[in-house]
Amino acid sequence: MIRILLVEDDLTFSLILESFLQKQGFAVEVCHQLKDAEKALSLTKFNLLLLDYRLPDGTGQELLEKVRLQNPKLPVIIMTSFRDVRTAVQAMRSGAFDYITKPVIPDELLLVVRQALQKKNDTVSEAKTAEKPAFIKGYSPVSEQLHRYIELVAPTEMSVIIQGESGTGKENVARTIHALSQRSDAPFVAIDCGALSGELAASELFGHVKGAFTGALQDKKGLFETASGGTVFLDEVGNLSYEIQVKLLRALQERVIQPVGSTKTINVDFRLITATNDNLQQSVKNGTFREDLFHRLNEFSIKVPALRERGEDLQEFVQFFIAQANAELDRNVKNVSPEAAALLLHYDWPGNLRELKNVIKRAVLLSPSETLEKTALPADMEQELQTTKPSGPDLKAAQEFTEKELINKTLQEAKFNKSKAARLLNIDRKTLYLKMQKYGIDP
Ligand SMILES: Nc1ncnc2c1ncn2[C@@H]1O[C@H](COP(=O)(O)OP(=O)(O)OP(=O)(O)O)[C@@H](O)[C@H]1O
Repeated sequence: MIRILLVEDDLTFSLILESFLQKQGFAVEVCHQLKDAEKALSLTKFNLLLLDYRLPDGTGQELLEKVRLQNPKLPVIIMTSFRDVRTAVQAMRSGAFDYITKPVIPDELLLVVRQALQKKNDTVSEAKTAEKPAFIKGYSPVSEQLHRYIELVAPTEMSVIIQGESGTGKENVARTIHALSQRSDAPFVAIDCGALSGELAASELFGHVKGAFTGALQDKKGLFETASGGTVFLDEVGNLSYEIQVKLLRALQERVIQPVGSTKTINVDFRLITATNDNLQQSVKNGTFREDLFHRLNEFSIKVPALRERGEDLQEFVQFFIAQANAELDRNVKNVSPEAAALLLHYDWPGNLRELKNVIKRAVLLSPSETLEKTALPADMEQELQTTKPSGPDLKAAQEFTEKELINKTLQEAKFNKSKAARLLNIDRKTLYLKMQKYGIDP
């Protein structure tokens, strides 16, 4: 039976969740404080941790950090209020699997829980192999520049460092580079260095031999060997310890690795892509990141723009995530109401694409009709908007967003008869075609 540890200080809410999860067939243990949760974790083997962010004796982040050291494979879902999304995003960097915003919708929770249980091995041990990434490019100037750089560097053997805020799509960029490279037939293996503690990191990256440490019951291949001929992607590379940095530098310079506990070296063939949302140059200055390694990693650097800098792309991402959520949740959302669209457009998306994807998924889940209404968006979003600086898309982008929505809607009404749609929109056919081309609307 699958065991879930639920850490939540709100008694009523924890009771509701407990009984809901039990009805779904999970065994649930509930703790209301961090210290009790730590104890429970030391006594019982759980399959999933469902963790409230704010607790009476500390934050979920503190527990998360301990879990990462003691039980790095345990998937963790953070439950947070919408206002704490920024912190939840921070938590993702410490290796939480996902976050879910309160008030928790049972169906959404179930979905995230099932996904977390499915993917639980991905972060550390099981190397992720290349799946064809489902993604869109965007047509804002920053996106076009991003894709120019990707296409430029992909066919080379250069090490690439990808910088960008959390959730901007850095891993997606890494996968795209791999897919466009000459190594595309070989594996793409990714690891989140934020989820690796000292000893585990060496063994995951470079492998170990039987008996190298307690629990090393057999030889294990590291990531660099698994990638053989392919691409290694190290996410959150700034988190690697100094000792691992030395080993990584050697792997890059000499193309050899030494598994933990072995006296032999092994030749390896890989291309390295790394990602960070830290300022690594600052870490070099502070002495926590080796300068020689930084230069090796930084043969080419790519900055992935924050969602709020991608202006007109937002509309495209919204449509894409709606289509994804429709397929996943068996819904049929086709349009976004103008009020909901305006809110989506003006919010500044601190958690970037990941946050947008989550908000859309939840909204689609809550939308029984074909239109996604404002009421399906998090209630705090509007309030949050008033308190955050509107550094987001400009007026032109706002107008374009509405224009594209209107064209899409009218085309649907006119059953894709362009002459009729143009008449309804009070523009000529040629202008309609040009606008459809501009917004990437299929003719
Ligand atoms: N171009 C894209 N089109 C569609 N979806 C995307 C795109 N880029 C990223 N995503 C989606 O957004 C989410 C976040 O992307 P990803 O994990 O690549 O971000 P990240 O920057 O690597 O995150 P982190 O900083 O936490 O490591 C994922 O669910 C991913 O599928």
